[in-house]
Amino acid sequence: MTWTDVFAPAKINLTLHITGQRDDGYHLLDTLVVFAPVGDTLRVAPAEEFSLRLEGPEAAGLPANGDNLALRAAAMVGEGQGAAIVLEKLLPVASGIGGGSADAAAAARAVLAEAGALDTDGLARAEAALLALGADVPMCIASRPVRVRGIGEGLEPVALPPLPAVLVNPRVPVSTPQIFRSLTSRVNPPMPERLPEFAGPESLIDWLSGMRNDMEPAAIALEPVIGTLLSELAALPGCRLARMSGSGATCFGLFASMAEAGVAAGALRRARPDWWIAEGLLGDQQARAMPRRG
Ligand SMILES: C[C@@](CO)(OP(=O)(O)O)[C@H](O)COP(=O)(O)OP(=O)(O)OC[C@H]1O[C@@H](n2ccc(N)nc2=O)[C@H](O)[C@@H]1O
Ligand SMILES: Nc1ncnc2c1ncn2[C@@H]1O[C@H](COP(=O)(O)OP(=O)(O)O)[C@@H](O)[C@H]1O
Repeated sequence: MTWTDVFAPAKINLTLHITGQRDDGYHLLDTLVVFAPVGDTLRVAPAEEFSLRLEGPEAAGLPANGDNLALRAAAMVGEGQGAAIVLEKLLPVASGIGGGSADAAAAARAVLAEAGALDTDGLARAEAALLALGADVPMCIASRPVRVRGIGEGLEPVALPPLPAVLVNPRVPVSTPQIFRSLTSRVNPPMPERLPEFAGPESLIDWLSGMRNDMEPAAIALEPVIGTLLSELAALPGCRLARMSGSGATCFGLFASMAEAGVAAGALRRARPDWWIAEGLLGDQQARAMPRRG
């Protein structure tokens, strides 16, 4: 059997402005999204039917059947095909970094590759079809920096300098619908229409400091540990900005260099051995995310 390896990188919302609400209840977003060098990995091989095996430290409690987003995406994109999928789950579940959406997008890329349809057209069709699986799935398909508007379908690729970062999850799952429901303000200003050009990470971080994650207050009210985590991240030497990703609870700290991020991650690991902590450059993961023959 020939296996294909696919990387499903974590999605990070550098900003998340909630700008309105549609009549069907879905919220309108204006969000700047990048991808992390940490993620889940999938191995996919052609088979008579679709099947899924779960592995890895974060797999407990995830559906291994047709409710799993990886399996659902593969079946939606691969009509008439079958695939055996092995998902190694390394990202915390329900944590604001889109693990399920990243797995769905990765499974779709693998199935498209198997059908010889991993081209601009195939990817665009998958983006449109898989919005129904989750508002985060289209942005995860290309896994490169993007500004996203609408409920998740309005994608506009952007060029950003890679950002040295520490990602931290305090090991509390957060339900995305619950945070959307408990928002106190649903109409907030978008980001500026035109994004500036950024010479390097420091100018990007300065600009990000004037932007927001509008889900942060509701998430902190529901899970106060997120507020504690943001204060601890912000207090780490060299941390220029601490913010929550998505609906939480994962937060990120941004630094001017990977050397500073590495030292900060080490210090936080010693202080908080039970938290999930990862460091790396946030930005474009497209090259790593595309399927490779194993
Ligand atoms: C908040 C964000 C920001 O990137 O990320 P996460 O916290 O999930 O990582 C996303 O918009 C989440 O997208 P995703 O997790 O795919 O959400 P979905 O499964 O489509 O929706 C779950 C539920 O959240 C609400 N929802 C979702 C997206 C949106 N634009 N407006 C909403 O109101 C709806 O109640 C929906 O039923
Ligand atoms: N492959 C998958 N990985 C993670 N979650 C999944 C997957 N398939 C289905 N789910 C379900 O999707 C929900 C959201 O999970 P996730 O994508 O990790 O959230 P978030 O976008 O907040 O990081 C969870 O309740 C989980 O049970």
